[in-house]
Amino acid sequence: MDEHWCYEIQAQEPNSNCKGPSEWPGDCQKTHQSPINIVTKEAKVNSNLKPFTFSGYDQKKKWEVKNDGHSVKMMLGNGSFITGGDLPAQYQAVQLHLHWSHDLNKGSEHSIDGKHFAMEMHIVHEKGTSRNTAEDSKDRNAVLAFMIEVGNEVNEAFQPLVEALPRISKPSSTNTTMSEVCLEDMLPKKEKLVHYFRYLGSLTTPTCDETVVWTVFEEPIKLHEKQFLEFSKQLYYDEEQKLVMKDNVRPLQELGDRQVFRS
Ligand SMILES: Nc1nc(-c2ccc(Cl)c(S(N)(=O)=O)c2)cs1
Ligand SMILES: [Zn+2]
Repeated sequence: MDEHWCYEIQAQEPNSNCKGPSEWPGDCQKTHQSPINIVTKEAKVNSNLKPFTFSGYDQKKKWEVKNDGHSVKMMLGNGSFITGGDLPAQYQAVQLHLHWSHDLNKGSEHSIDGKHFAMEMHIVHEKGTSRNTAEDSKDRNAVLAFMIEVGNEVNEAFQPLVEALPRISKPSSTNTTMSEVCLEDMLPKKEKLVHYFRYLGSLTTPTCDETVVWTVFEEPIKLHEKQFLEFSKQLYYDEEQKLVMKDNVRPLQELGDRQVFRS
């Protein structure tokens, strides 16, 4: 059967029969890929990059969360959506997931002036109000990317997710429900969300469709070290729990002929 895609750390496992990043299928070998290193002084100020309007992000809900073998993923249904941010339409929030390492400086997928962060959180949105799956345009998806740093304060808004991790340690674990939390509380303060970078790229997982309008916020989220360590302690890539889930980070891709903008 065709080998499934995996991250480098998994491909290096003895007799792993999965495809690492250099062998990822689909559009993964094309030239408008993600993630990238953002060189802040080369980012062009674009005054159309207005603040976002977050709708439904303030609803306290018991989100369903799963280990999908690549990350931990909160399913957002379609009660939340964003407008503004120079997006051409309203985008429905679909899922939230994270990327991380064990090292504080190599867990983010994007880097800013060469700096990687401990984790990176992605909120994946789809254009429009219905699931117009037919569309394959360059801006079918909008991902909001947040860098995560480790600090010495517990981030209470992340406790429901951290406390759910032991219940979904294996990819086959049944989905679990988190205790109540609202997305808004998991993000940096709204007034900090006016500063962000913008470029056109791809999904950072196969099939790497080049359909994503990326927004990388400057203001990082802060988690306590204990919270951060839970991700690479509680979650596994595999059923046998041989390989803890960490370094689920795609290598940096070439910017090529693209321009990065900033608000
Ligand atoms: N764990 C998994 N993540 C995805 C996924 C789907 C859509 C997107 Cl846009 C992304 S990403 N990393 O580019 O935000 C990831 C599939 S499976
Ligand atoms: Zn992601």
